[in-house]
Amino acid sequence: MIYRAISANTANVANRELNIDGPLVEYERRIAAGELLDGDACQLGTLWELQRLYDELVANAVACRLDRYTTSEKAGRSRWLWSRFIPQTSYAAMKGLYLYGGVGTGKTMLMDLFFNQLPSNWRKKRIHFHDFMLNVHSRLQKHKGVADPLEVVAGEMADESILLCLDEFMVTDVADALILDRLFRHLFSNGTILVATSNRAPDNLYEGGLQRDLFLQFIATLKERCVVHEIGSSVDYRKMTSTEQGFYFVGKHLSTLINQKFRQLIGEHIAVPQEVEVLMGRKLQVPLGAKGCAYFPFEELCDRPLGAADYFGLFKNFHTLALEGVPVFGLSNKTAAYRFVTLVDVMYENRARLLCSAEGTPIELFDRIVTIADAQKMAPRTSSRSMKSDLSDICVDNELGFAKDRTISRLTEMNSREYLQQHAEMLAEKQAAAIA
Ligand SMILES: Nc1ncnc2c1ncn2[C@@H]1O[C@H](COP(=O)(O)OP(=O)(O)OP(=O)(O)O)[C@@H](O)[C@H]1O
Repeated sequence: MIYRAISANTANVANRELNIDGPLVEYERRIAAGELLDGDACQLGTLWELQRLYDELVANAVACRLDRYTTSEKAGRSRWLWSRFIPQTSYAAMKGLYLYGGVGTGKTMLMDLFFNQLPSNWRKKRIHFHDFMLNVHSRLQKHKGVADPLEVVAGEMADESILLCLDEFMVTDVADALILDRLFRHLFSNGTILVATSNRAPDNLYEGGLQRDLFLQFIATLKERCVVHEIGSSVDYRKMTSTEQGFYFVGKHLSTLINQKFRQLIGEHIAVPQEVEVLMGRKLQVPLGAKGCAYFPFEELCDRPLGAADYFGLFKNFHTLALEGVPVFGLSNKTAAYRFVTLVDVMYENRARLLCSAEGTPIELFDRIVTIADAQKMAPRTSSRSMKSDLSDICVDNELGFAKDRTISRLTEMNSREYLQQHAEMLAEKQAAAIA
């Protein structure tokens, strides 16, 4: 495999010696061990970008302060203050990597493989984008009243990690859109090296969003500070690895069935209403919970003003969600669709288990959510009277229209034997850590 990769990248090889460590070799090892399928050429092309960055980071670890803390940081002095006395010119040289492309093509898997190959004692962090933004807002709250809180927040974050790996970069919120440019300018000037995965090319981020003109500077900054690489594959590895397991039930009025399945999961335990703490002291009411399993009717979790913070809080306390009555989405319940997409992202990130009843298969749930381009293709058909009634609830929304592919792909994987095995392993690891 590596030889295949080498021949496809002879120019790279001619320019540098092949590092025997790093993501390429680990990828090869996992294929040989049967842990991964022999990936397509697009995965290899992406691996080469990650290997290039890996080599560069290893060679420049000291200059970038990746492998150690400065004396000021060890002593707990403010890096913001200290940075005024340390020349920072070397930081600007190293570019990060922005990987984008279709769902299930392996972006997260490859980024994680890269991240895990770097020494564990380095100043590195891997975090989901939702979690990252929640963290930023929570820190901003803490520094309210300071002249430039974003500068302080960026300084704190850069103290903790120089290499920042962000999974699922997406911007749907105007509040996030308006602070990203200043936040990342401060982070980059503090030496942060960004690696990100996304379904969207930089130029398509926050497309159609409110006050998007103010966001354009961030896109320029991102392109300046990251090599932008499209994975370019159309292989959805989730479809290749999934064997269905029976945690997703299609139909209306399935509350008795979901209730029964929930009771089976909690065994002899008694489910009672619970309250969990989420970010910034907020509380979330769980209608029924026991043995790490929570039970929610869809409306109570996705048709109320809840968001990523509440969902992260929920899955800190519960590993399984029984969700009853996921509807087909359209214009009339577009906000609930956005929340459901976020819920699935947070669950997937936490390897949580989903038992649910829904009005349709994952694809059917999102049939009426379309991008502007999809809508234009459909337009001529709407002249037919019979089609008009079918399309009355069509929701044209670019952000949701792209995000739905990820959600469909993830819902399918979350009902697979492989995913449920990972869920069980995650639980076993947590239990072992709690005992130790
Ligand atoms: N070469 C491979 N062999 C086996 N499984 C793979 C391979 N590449 C990816 N996968 C698996 O396919 C699933 C999807 O991969 P991953 O989450 O990395 O895709 P993604 O591009 O980040 O998707 P999304 O855009 O939806 O977040 C994961 O379970 C991953 O482990």
